[in-house]
Amino acid sequence: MGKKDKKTAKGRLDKFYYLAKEQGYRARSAFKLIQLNKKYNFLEKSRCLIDLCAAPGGWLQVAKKHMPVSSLIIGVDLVPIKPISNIITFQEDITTDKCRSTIRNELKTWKADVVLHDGAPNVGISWLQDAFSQAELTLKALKLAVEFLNKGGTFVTKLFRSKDYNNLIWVFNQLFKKVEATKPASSRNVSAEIFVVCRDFLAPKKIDSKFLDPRAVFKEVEIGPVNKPIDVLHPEKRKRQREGYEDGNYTLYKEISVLDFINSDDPIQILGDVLGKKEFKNLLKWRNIVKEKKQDPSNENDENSTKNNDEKVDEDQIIQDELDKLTKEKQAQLKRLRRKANEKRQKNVVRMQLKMISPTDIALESSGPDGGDPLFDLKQADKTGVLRKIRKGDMDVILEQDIDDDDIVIEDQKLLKDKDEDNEDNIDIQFEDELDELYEQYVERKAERDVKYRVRKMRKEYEDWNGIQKSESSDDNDVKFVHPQDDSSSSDNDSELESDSSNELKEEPTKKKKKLLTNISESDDDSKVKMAGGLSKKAELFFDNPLFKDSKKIDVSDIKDGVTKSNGHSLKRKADDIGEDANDDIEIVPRNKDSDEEMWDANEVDEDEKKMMRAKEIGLITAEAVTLAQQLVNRQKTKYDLIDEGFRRYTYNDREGLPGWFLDDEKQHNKLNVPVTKEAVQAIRERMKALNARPIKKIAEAKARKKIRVMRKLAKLQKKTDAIIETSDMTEKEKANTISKMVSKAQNKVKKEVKLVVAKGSAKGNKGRPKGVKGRYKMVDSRLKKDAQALKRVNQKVGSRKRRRK
Ligand SMILES: C[S@@+](CC[C@H](N)C(=O)[O-])C[C@H]1O[C@@H](n2cnc3c(N)ncnc32)[C@H](O)[C@@H]1O
Repeated sequence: MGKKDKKTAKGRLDKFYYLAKEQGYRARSAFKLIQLNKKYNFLEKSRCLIDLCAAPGGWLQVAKKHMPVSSLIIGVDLVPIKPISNIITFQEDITTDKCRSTIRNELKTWKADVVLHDGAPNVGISWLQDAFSQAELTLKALKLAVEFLNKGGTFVTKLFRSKDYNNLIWVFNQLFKKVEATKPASSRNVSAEIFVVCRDFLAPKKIDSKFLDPRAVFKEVEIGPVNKPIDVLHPEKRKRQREGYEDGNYTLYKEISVLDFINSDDPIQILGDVLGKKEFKNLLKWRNIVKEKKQDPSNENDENSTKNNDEKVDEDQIIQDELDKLTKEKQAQLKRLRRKANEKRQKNVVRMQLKMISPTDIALESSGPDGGDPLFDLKQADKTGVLRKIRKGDMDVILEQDIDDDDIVIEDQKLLKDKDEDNEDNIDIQFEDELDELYEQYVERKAERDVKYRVRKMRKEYEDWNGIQKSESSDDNDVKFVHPQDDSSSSDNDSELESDSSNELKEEPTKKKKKLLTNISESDDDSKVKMAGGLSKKAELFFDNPLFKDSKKIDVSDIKDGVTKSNGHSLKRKADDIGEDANDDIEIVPRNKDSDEEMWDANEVDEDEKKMMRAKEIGLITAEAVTLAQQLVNRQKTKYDLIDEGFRRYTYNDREGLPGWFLDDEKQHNKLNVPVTKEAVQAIRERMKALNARPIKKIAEAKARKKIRVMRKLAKLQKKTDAIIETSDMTEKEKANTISKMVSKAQNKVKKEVKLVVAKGSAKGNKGRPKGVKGRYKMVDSRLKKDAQALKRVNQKVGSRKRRRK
């Protein structure tokens, strides 16, 4: 298997892989033991543990973490285990005597409280072979467990579901009081592994050697179920990859002669062996047809011949009755399961509404009692596309999913489904409705919390509204503005239009297409403007304003928009129609574009992103932010907690229309008190200190350096001047001149010399510092250097001539 394949196969890098990495476990399997221990609590009360097949050491790490300090933990594996402090590990095959004696030596007088076994033999030859080796290895582990366990001790082992499974469970039951098989959530669904936790070791004085002898234990498998009648309708269908084909039979096609069937003592067994689901159904259908024909009077003649077959029919009848009984039982069981699942879901919804749990908790918590898949996992369903299919009404996916996910579910569910489709449909529709309802509730709740979502929704509504306006304006015929005393034809048109519009509204209520026409005569009477097109109450209240009181018939869409120009046909035309009086009554308020934009500020949506970018650029700058970040990282809080906490009395502080002085006051005193931790404050302080200290330190250092330089210079000067003063060779005047010269020279800044470096050959294009050049330098070409030297020479000559003339 290529590297790439391996990574993606079985979704290897799942959440437990990353969790293991994050929490420092050597293997994701560590979570299996964590989950088993969470359920059965055996590690905390143990003082001595043996882990058989322990490499790379994930289970050992978990054991060390959960067992009391200074417990004795021993790990053994075929491959070396990287040392873990305070844990004894060694490399050995657990099936050997050497391993046994090594464990004995390590334990000395102790006995183990827990023996773990997560062994997986080198798999890959064939599934059946693998499963058998695994079962055999388990038996060997059990042998060691029996030898080293204390009375009342616990043995945890991994098993594959195979035909040997039941035999092993039987053996466990002989040696332990409680035996439970479970599949932790971290165990992949695609894996056939299952974990058996055997508690309360009975420690019998004498153990029948057959219990631990693979030949004796696994031999019984073949003898066991032979006499058990096969449930033909619900055959225990095995998944191909899990258990492989039956021994010696590698095809799906089976044939048996009618004679064999007739002569057989156990016809049901034969049917179960030979027939598949489809064939069995066909056979039953055929039987029904034959039966109907038999009841048909036209076939009375055949009665005699049928009588001869009475015996056979009786037998069929028995089978049919039995099948019906089984079907009913199964159906009832299925219903019970669904009811339970529904009840659980309802409970979760209530708990979620009470904020007792978050959706994540439900997803984690609703892992079945055996640690199986969550029963109601919208996220998962959404990811896999199942939810989409369910929404479309395809309930098959639920059953398919169940069958796929739950390894223990046998495929007869599908057969049941085929047979009782009508009953199933009812249940499915109910189930679908419930799912829809739950999902809507979920979306609704999510939407309520999500401010961004609301802003987007409102914006969309606003755009929809604008869209309608535009489409109406583009269609001149849609806009009518009519005087009450209009001629009959026009009023006819009106009524036609109104009825049209109402029809349209009835037909397309969701399109919100509004022919917002108002009968002014009505408004005259009632002093009210009535809106067609189902305006919201808010809008109705708005249009109840006396402003619209005396208007005759008003196109509300135009009023809302305040449009004078864009709907060229609208107000001017309406004014003409209504006449001067009506025109006077309408005050046209131009639309304030800015205010609209302010209301639906698109940037508002990106505000969070901006903050995120800022946080990324300069880090978290408030103690509150650092506290939250720490809590998130330490898992003291979840994302959902933060969202929940966002809903408080400060959430919807509407500032609109409040006086300025009040807002100022609020700004100063009405502040949300977000709790901060000491550590967060400390972290922020440290950062500020570091920020402050950086430039100051540099400057201080530079200043200090300068000061030292000056002091040195002064000290030198002092020495020189002292020497000059003490000399007797100079006059007082000469001494003073020399000292003042020295001081002025010391004060003059020393010009740093810039060295000219001639770029030659390969160095011409070289931009870096040339070799062997220290201090300031300037790259020049040879010409420039020669010119500079020539200039220097000329200056020197001129200078010397002048001096001579003087
Ligand atoms: C799934 S790993 C165990 C993982 C372990 N529980 C952990 O958490 O790190 C299975 C181990 O069984 C070991 N194994 C298989 N057959 C064995 C044998 N006969 N004796 C000892 N170890 C064996 C393999 O070497 C392998 O390391």
